[in-house]
Amino acid sequence: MYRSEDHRTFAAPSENGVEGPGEQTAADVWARVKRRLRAELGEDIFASWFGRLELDSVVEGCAYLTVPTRFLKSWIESHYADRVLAVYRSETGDVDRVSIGVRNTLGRDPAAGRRAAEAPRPAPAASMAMPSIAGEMKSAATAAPLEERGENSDLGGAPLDTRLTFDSFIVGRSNALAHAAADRVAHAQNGQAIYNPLYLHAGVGLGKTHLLHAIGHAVRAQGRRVIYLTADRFMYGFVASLKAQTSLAFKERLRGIDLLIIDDVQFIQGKQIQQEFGHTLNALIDAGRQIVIAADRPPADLENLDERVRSRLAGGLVVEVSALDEALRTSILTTRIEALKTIHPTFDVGPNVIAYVARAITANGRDLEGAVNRLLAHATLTGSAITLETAETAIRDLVRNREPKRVKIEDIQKLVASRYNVSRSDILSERRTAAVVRPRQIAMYLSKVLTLRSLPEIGRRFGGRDHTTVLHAVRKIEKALGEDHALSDEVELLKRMLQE
Ligand SMILES: Nc1ncnc2c1ncn2[C@@H]1O[C@H](COP(=O)(O)OP(=O)(O)OP(=O)(O)O)[C@@H](O)[C@H]1O
Repeated sequence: MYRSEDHRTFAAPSENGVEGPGEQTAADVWARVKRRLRAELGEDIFASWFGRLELDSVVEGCAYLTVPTRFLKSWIESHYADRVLAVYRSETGDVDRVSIGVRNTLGRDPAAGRRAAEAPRPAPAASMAMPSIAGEMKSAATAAPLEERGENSDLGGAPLDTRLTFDSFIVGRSNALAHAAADRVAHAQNGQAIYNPLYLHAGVGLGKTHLLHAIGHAVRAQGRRVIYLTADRFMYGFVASLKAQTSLAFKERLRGIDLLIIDDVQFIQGKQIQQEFGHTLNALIDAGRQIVIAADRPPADLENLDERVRSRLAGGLVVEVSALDEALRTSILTTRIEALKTIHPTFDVGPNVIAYVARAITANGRDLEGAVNRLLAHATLTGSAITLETAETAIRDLVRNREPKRVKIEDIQKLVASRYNVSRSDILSERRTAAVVRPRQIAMYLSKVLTLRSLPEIGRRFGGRDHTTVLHAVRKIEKALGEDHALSDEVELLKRMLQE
């Protein structure tokens, strides 16, 4: 759950607190802030700490940022708060404070952002110390819904999200191996440990957590004991048990389970905790208990982790989930939209819009989900059908950092040819059949609007035609676009595909 009281605000000295609306949107500024942080801190640090930092809203000079875990929040607050604020202030006069909160990741509730914006704002606090471990344990336990507690929360385990199952996981080229390995581990004969540990790694939002939860559900359904922990919960659990001097230490209790799942293992910090983590791994593996780990990088790149732990992690099966390819993105979108249609029967998204979203949102599954939620919000609020144009507006803030690409005439000819099922040489030829003339004119039109080439130059590239022929084609298509919606959608889609 989003906890507004957890927000701590870092205020800048007031003389620079210039207010006032800027031309650019808050999302544009935020994209620039992230780019600068990445450039200043380097890819590694950025990915570890800022990859999942998101802008919720900017209200009255305060940028409300969110992260998925309390651990990340504490870490950024204690190590990077000043830096984030400084970069922000150098990019805009609209922000003079930054506040970091924990967003709801398990609930994946599209209304969370809005609730966050509506939540009462806390007063600025001076202290940036790490919250107390005891406090963390308490709130971690109270955060879990009652029915989800039990064995899991005794050990500080996190609940499994009921939506993240094998059934709802879509398999494609980029995740087939990870899926196959997860499936084998989850359905091993007699619960025998295989590939121990199974180590999945991938960039943000590519489905690691989804696979971990799917394994957890499947194993639990076989009546076996499963603990799912994020790295921060592992650390808090361990430290809390030390503090409380419980007779049965945390690691001893962990050893009584059948499957231990640890997510985001790159966040395991601290020498003693790492040692303990290593002991726990060894004890469980030696006892034949299955371990499944996920991280944002391969074991060899976990620089802060003890060498022996690293090699133990690398000693099972290490599988990467690579970026979601376009076909997979299309299937994920289609499946989500179909699922939503059962609840909202009027929600209709045409294949051209799905194709556009699948091309525009390349980053990760979470953004795909965000895009579908925005389309749904748009459809239900306006009651109108979703066109390419409305889709573009609805998902604009998710289409990140796209530098306009230089488009080549040759690429235009190839794409248009394949789209209309003719060959590129047909387009360059003298043939005048309708099946070739229209695509040729579209390709000329696109060459005019997407490149800086002159009409004579375009004519030369289209089989040595005169510039008046190109001009005629451009005018003809421009006129047709105003009259023919299907053509206008089609040309819009081609433009986007070329600029991708
Ligand atoms: N192959 C897939 N099929 C269905 N949904 C997917 C798939 N891959 C990712 N998703 C969805 O994308 C969203 C993000 O995935 P997930 O939370 O598993 O990412 P992650 O790799 O754990 O990222 P992070 O490192 O940020 O935690 C989830 O809603 C998930 O259900």
